[in-house]
Amino acid sequence: MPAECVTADAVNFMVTHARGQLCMPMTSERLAELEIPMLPSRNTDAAMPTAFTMPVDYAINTSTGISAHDRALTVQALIDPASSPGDFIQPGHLFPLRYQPGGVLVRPGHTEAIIDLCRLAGMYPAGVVCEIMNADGSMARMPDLELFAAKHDLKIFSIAQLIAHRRITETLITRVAEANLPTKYGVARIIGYRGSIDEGEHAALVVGEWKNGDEVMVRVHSECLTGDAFGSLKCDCGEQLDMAMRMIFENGSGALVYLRQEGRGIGLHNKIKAFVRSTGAGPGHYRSQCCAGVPA
Ligand SMILES: O=C(CO)[C@H](O)[C@H](O)COP(=O)(O)O
Repeated sequence: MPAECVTADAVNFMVTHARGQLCMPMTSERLAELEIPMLPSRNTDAAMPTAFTMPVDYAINTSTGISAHDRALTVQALIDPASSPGDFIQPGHLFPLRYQPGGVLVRPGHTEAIIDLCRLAGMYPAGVVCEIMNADGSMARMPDLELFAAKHDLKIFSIAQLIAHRRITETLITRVAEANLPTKYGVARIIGYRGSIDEGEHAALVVGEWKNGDEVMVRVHSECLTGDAFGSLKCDCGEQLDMAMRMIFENGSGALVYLRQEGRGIGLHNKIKAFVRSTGAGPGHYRSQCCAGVPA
């Protein structure tokens, strides 16, 4: 639920019917303003740990901090621009969670989903989330959730749907610069793009022209410094890049999209570390990196 809609009745509904842990995703900027620190973490799921902060209670006109009235006041105060760090008791009973900039496109978690939804709705970027438990204490899964939603007149959607919506409706790159680029195959147009999520400097080489509806020859190439520039025999990236450019120029039109995500996103240094673990030459460096446990 968007934080700006939270009332004591809404908190009471969540703790009575959903019965999970009430948490409040917030931006890191707001957490910093209110001087709410992160909790230390240990033995968490390394791939996607929840970003728990110190739980807080609003200190004014509250008592235990746990009643629906008190927790609703805490939520409201956390988004009130007039609140200051001294207005909150640490530790308290409501867990703020820290949002990852870029939202579900960077981290597909509940924390990011609620704030992305608030932003899409033009609301303050903070919300309240609560897991749903069945009456017997087990966690509710989709068949249970469908019954729950029907009973309480709620809508269900998935984070995958939210990701798909954002990918369709948002422009995730900005065109920054372009020029003609003479290459050994001919003259292409090089266009530089800035990624709005990763801030990366990506590029496209464009040859010839086309119109809407035409089939266009396209190569999407992931940056590989070792293969593209140094002629590494650990992979065939350089050969693929070369072949793609030759084919596009022979075709007379097409585009090569060059993504600055070295080693499919693991970075140059991790790739070099993976080279130590993998032996010999030849393609398959991706498999050797992934199997070596390098985060990709
Ligand atoms: O532990 C939690 C709060 O009790 C949940 O994981 C919470 O919903 C945060 O989710 P995510 O890690 O997917 O952002």
